[in-house]
Amino acid sequence: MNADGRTRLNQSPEWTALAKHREELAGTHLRDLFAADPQRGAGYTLQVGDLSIDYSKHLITDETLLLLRELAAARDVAGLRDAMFRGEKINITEDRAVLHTALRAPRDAVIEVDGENVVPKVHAVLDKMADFAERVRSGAWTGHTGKRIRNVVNIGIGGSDLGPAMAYEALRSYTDRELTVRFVSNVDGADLHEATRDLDPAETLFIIASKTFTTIETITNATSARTWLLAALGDEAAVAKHFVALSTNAAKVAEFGIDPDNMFEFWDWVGGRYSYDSAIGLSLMIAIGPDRFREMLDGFRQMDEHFRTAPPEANAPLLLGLLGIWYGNFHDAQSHAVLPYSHYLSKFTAYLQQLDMESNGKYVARDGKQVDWQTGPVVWGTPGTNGQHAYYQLIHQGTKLIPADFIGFAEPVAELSGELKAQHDLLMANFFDGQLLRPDPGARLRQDRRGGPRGGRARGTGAPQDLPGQPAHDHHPRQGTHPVRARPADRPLRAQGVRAGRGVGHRLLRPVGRRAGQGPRQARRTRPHRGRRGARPRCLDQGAGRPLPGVARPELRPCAERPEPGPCAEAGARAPGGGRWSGAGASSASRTPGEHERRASGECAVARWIRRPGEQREPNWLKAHHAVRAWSGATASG
Ligand SMILES: O=P(O)(O)OC[C@H]1O[C@H](O)[C@H](O)[C@@H](O)[C@@H]1O
Repeated sequence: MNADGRTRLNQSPEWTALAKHREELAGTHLRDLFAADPQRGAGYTLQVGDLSIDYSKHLITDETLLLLRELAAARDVAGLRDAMFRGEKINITEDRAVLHTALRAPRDAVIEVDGENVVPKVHAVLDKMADFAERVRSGAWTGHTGKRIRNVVNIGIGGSDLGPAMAYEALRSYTDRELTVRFVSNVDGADLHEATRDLDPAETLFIIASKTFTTIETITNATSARTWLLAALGDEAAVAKHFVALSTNAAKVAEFGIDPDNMFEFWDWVGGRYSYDSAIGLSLMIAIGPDRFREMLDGFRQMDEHFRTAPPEANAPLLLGLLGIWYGNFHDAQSHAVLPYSHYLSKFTAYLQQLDMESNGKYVARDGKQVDWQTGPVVWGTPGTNGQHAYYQLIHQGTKLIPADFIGFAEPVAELSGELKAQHDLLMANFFDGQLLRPDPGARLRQDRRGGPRGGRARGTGAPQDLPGQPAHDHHPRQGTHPVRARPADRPLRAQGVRAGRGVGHRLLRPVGRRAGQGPRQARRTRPHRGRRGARPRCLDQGAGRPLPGVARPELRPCAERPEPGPCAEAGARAPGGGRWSGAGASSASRTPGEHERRASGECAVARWIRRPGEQREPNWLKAHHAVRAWSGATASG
């Protein structure tokens, strides 16, 4: 019991009910959940703006969700959320408001901190940023020698680096390609060296980003940058044209030698990790232009409004945060994989690491007492499909339960054309496939033991066996988030969704998503093809769920359209992830003849995509078949 008379979180009746429910669910398989609820795929999907969030492949039932919402209600999460939006000082340790949401409030909004409406200040800084960004982009702002600025180097660390660096990368196709924009964070001099070695100091603008302006790495790099500049330009006055600061600390900025007129302000109620839509985003604004930046803020605002107003059962940040509690505390999940299927999101997971782990990395609760529950996971991951060739084996076949977010885009960026654009289908085939539930692995292994594929007539009868090395744990939760159009607001919207989720207590956000290809039909689809004589093999596109608007589906022709019967020619093709019909990405040793039959039956979107006409290759599945047989006790040659 707390001093205020409230029961501690993990002694509350709601927590106890969740623990009991978890015990009751033990042994329930995801496949069972799909089989039991024909509407699961459609029902466990949320649409927020352009985001489609599919959470159907979580280890949850309606009751789980109800109990989690009851926990949130009992702890007054909605009350805290509302207090946050109102500008109350919910950061009790620093006695501060937590008001990053004010950074994207409309001009006419009123949000007060200590009796002062902060919205006019926010827009004054945004306007000042826009004016400066336009002058740099147009060439009106020149360097000390009169040369146009062509290079922008942001020096900052933590929230003063990860956010703008991530967003710059995410929105690269919207940037002014004439500008070189770089981010320096590491106090290792190599970072600054590599960022500046090919730049002309007379054309280079340094943006020193630091909320406190006391961070040792940033101030050290900024000092070295000034030395580099002055060594070339030889005049102290050059600093005014080549250095600007983003900070809350005007005194320290002046002490460093930057003209206070060249400082873009933000406030102590903006947490560093939430700051890239404040002045900290200046490098991004210069890169993409003020209009795009404001469009990005619209995306943030849309998610803010959703979080503030959506009912609990349809509130994505709340839901996903609660799922984090579910896995961390009732499934003992230690980590959480964030797997963007977008090269442009290559820095997204690193950004989320700070957002989530710095937010939830606390061992003392609001009551001042040490917690004896889990507050947050280790967040990790890299973009697909790279991760498939590295660590998906552990996710899909290892012993650890790792909730995973799959993030994908319906369309490639407009800049891509020809073959590069077409590669998006392959990318998305991996994205979708990585989330699939697998057929009964026991059946596949039984098939294998009985001699492998027989022209599509697999024999997987008898009682399921839990054999070691089974291809995938279908009970490992996977989740997909899928913006249906790629435009600047999309990525920040997603980012904001994560932020909001991260804000729900010790709470996570687990998005995943795409409606198409999920639900009961998918559950049926993913069962192994039994090969009844004359039965048409199933294809991924048979009975797929509702397509999302604008989603270009990977090439998935109905089997009837397949010209060639029997084992598929693409079985030995260069499928990423060692084949493994894509997303699961495990090594070829785990690919069984049963899987090959899935390929043969037209379910292998990835292998299909990469097949070249007339290509004859040694079927990798055969090697896999031998490997699996060897592993399962049979002779490799048998
Ligand atoms: O922006 P600065 O004041 O330089 O701080 C940079 C970083 O410093 C610390 O690591 C804080 O924990 C981070 O939240 C912050 O983003």
